Amino acid sequence: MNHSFDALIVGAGQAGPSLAGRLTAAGWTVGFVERKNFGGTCVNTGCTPTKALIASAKAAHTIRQAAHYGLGPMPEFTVDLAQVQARKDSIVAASRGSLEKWLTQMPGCTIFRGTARFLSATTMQVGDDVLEARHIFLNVGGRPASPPLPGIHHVPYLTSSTILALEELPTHLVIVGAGAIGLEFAQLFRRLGSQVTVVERSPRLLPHDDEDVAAAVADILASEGIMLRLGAECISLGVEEGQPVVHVSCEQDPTPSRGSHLLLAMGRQPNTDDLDLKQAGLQADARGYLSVDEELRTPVPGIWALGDCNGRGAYTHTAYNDFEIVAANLLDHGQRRVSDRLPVSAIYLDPPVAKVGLTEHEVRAAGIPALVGKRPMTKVGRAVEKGETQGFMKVLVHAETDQILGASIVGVGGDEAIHCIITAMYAQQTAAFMRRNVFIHPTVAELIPTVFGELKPLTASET
Ligand SMILES: Cc1cc2nc3c(=O)[nH]c(=O)nc-3n(C[C@H](O)[C@H](O)[C@H](O)COP(=O)(O)OP(=O)(O)OC[C@H]3O[C@@H](n4cnc5c(N)ncnc54)[C@H](O)[C@@H]3O)c2cc1C
Ligand SMILES: NC(=O)c1ccc[n+]([C@@H]2O[C@H](COP(=O)([O-])OP(=O)(O)OC[C@H]3O[C@@H](n4cnc5c(N)ncnc54)[C@H](O)[C@@H]3O)[C@@H](O)[C@H]2O)c1
Repeated sequence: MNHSFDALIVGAGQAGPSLAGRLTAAGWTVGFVERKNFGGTCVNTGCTPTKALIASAKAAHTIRQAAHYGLGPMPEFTVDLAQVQARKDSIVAASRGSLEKWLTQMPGCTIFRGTARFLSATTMQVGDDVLEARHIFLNVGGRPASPPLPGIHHVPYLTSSTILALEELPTHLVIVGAGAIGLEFAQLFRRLGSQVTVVERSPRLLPHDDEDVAAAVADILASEGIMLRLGAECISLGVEEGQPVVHVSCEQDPTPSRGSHLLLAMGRQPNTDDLDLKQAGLQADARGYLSVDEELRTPVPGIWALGDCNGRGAYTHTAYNDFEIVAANLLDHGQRRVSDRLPVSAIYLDPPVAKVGLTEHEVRAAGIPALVGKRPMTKVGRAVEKGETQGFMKVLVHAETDQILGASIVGVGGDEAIHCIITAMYAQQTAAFMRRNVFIHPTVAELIPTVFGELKPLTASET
């Protein structure tokens, strides 16, 4: 059957649904295509389920710390992974359900369930339906990458999606990849009671963060008994006695890592390969991303790409901001651009790892004259009172203009506290401005003005 709309939106991830809301409110008719779960990755297999599991893991960890808080011997408790997963599933279902209800009841929006493929630059096929529109918005997201590791096709392995259905705790979880996904799962399964080994090709974990951040995180994870095998070259996979094995054959210590379960957490790939892009005159880059301009337009007029599939961000907040940019420019005569946004992120370890703007490594590489302020969490009163003193805060400031260049916080409450620096950076403020702020006592954030008062020139090597 043929249908015609003002706009087609493909993918109910973090940009598509809100865009449908704005377009229909402005009187546009919208055809909306989703092939799987409303809410996409973040709601179903990403942020929401992992942060729900991390909350259970934190509770288990806190119980084990009872004596540290003067609470006598550790209470007996067991971890029932099926119950932990059920709690997570109910949180996910509520979020997905309310989004689905909103979209399916949205006046002016017609839902199609299935995979959309281009027939031309203005038409897409979904099952037996042909949908036509002058505006097409792709919000197709991504999925776990399956890198061509030797042996991958002969070994049962988990991904960040399939691990969310485990009902029995792995006795020993081996994780390949020490990025955000690998490390969040490493700590949460360790805290739930699994042995955990992380195998990473790069000589350190979190390659996008500074050396001192990676070192602090390595210490935190090692202190909880997580085994880290860094600089692991020549990774290949196998099965011995029915259990997965990760071989690191070029290592000085080539002992394989054996476990009961294997999680591959080695990045994600965009869902652009089954869109029949060439029918629309589009082509993805070598890694599958759709190139876009500052307003998220692809090179083909009338087609936009939002969220993870454009390679301009890999977070929920970047996907949502893509929606805001497109909606503002189309409907509000806005002039918003992708490059207006600051790079911000948090990895939900405990303590979290939050960052904004440039890292120290990037400041040095760019040759920017800079000052650095750094304070260990052992000197942050709130952290001491909570008994959570791992990590540090670090800020970077332009030595000549006093403008804030960036900040990293590895520490309790860091994912929230960093927002005062994010806001100051959006306001293009200076270190002098930050020093005049009076924050609430006792908070982690209250020490941020102090750190901006302890600036020193960058020394020859990283702090
Ligand atoms: C384990 C994990 C934890 C994460 N934690 C965080 C976090 O804490 N904070 C954070 O900011 N980010 C986090 N992320 C990243 C975040 O989930 C993504 O950046 C975000 O979901 C991207 O949203 P999106 O809108 O681009 O696409 P998605 O949310 O991936 O949505 C794309 C949708 O398009 C649909 N689709 C694809 N192709 C087609 C087609 N041809 N036809 C019809 N439908 C199609 C898919 O079914 C999907 O529903 C995490 C990711 C993972 C995997
Ligand atoms: N808290 C958050 O915001 C959050 C949490 C989870 C995921 N995410 C998003 O999901 C995306 C994907 O996360 P990820 O952790 O899978 O990817 P990543 O790119 O962050 O990390 C992948 C890791 O795997 C390693 N690796 C890659 N190929 C390898 C190989 N062949 N052999 C050995 N090691 C290899 C890399 O060195 C890297 O350390 C991230 O970009 C992030 O944006 C965000």
